[in-house]
Amino acid sequence: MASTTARLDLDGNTINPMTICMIGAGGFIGSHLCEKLMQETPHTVLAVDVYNDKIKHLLEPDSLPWAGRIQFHRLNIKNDSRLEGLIKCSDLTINLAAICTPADYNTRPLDTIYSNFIDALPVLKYCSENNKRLIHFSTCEVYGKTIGSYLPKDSPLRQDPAYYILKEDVSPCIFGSVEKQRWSYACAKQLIERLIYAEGAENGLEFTIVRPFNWIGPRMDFIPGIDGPSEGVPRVLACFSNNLLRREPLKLVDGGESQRTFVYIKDAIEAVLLMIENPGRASGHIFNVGNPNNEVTVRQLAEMMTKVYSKVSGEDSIETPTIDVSSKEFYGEGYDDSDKRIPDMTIINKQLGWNPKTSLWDLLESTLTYQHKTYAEAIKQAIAKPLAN
Ligand SMILES: NC(=O)c1ccc[n+]([C@@H]2O[C@H](COP(=O)([O-])OP(=O)(O)OC[C@H]3O[C@@H](n4cnc5c(N)ncnc54)[C@H](O)[C@@H]3O)[C@@H](O)[C@H]2O)c1
Ligand SMILES: O=c1ccn([C@@H]2O[C@H](COP(=O)(O)OP(=O)(O)O[C@H]3OC[C@](O)(CO)[C@H]3O)[C@@H](O)[C@H]2O)c(=O)[nH]1
Repeated sequence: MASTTARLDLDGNTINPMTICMIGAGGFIGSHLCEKLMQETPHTVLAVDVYNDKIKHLLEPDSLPWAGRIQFHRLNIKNDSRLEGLIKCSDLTINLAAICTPADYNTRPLDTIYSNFIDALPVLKYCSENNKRLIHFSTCEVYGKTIGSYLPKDSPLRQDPAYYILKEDVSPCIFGSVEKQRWSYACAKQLIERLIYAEGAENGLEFTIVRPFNWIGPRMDFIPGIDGPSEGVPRVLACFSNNLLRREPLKLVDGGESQRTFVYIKDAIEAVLLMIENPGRASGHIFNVGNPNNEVTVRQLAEMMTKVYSKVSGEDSIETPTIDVSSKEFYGEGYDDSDKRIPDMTIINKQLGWNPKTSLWDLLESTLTYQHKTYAEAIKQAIAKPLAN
């Protein structure tokens, strides 16, 4: 429950309760942010989304300690005139709404570009016109590929951090050709970042841009055939969880050689709360939010998840735990990939003093415990059903 003692910001000033219009509040990050704001702060959330399944536990029953501080508004920001009113009556808008699953970028590029660029335009306009603060969720994917990936495989420069560490104010954005529609998302996110930055520079918009680096944890995406479409392809955590739950080999795209750094959602949410409550330190900045210490190849991630799942479920792993698939087979034409993503943490450290805490093993242990508890029984029943029929 929110404490009754005054909350202080990083400079020792009292934090006054605020009203936050959170767009995309019903998604993975939104659900954790709503939970944090309800449990630990006195702020009010106007939660906007087309779905609310992931925040149902915060909305009902009326006897919850934070009842009255969270209101759900079911609306599609593409075409709903209520949006401006909600932004106007809030102190801060946080925009999380997006299509952000790689399987969509090359197969639904129009929806992807509309969702990540066009649909964000009214949010930006209303914030700018009404002098409202905006925290906008972009992505680490705006960096695209590393400079090092264009060097010869045996070049010693590939080992030099200058060629792969991703810095907000220095690194270029390197995308593949237009035919590689994978980059439709990154490109749309980059353009909305540039527009927000320009609104700040020319019209004084108070903004913060967040670039999440693979935040993972409970409630991420869906398990195909259980709480999402059977043919749907979620992000890697849910793909691998689904394979483990069904006792199928984990599919390694193009050999699983790409590298990622994974951060625990609960660590990352701490960073967002610091941004919310320290506007003087967060405004005008673009922040990488990730865990540079949790780097693995996708193959290593698959191996670690297999071990952790075996531990938390008490089941032995299957004989062939992984199989290789081509990206064309898995994602279709036009897929491409980021080779390596290590965030530079200088800016977020200096401005907000934030550091991630949770190791990859520990975050997988708590996340896979959740996946097992939430889905194992439903998967068992789904597998048994066709046999019973
Ligand atoms: N999770 C990560 O690691 C990660 C990494 C990089 C960037 N991001 C960015 O963070 C944001 C949130 O990501 P997430 O992982 O929570 O994704 P998510 O898909 O779980 O959440 C997005 C939410 O936005 C809602 N939404 C989409 N379009 C909408 C519309 N037109 N009107 C109303 N609601 C709409 C969806 O229903 C969904 O609940 C996205 O902008 C994403 O690009 C996330
Ligand atoms: O079954 C699978 C699924 C995926 N892969 C490979 O894993 C890598 C990571 O994939 P994923 O988490 O789905 O997505 P990305 O990291 O590539 O992109 C996301 O990063 C941030 C965000 O902006 C929002 O979350 C999004 O774009 C990748 O190499 C896949 O090919 C696999 O091998 N097997």
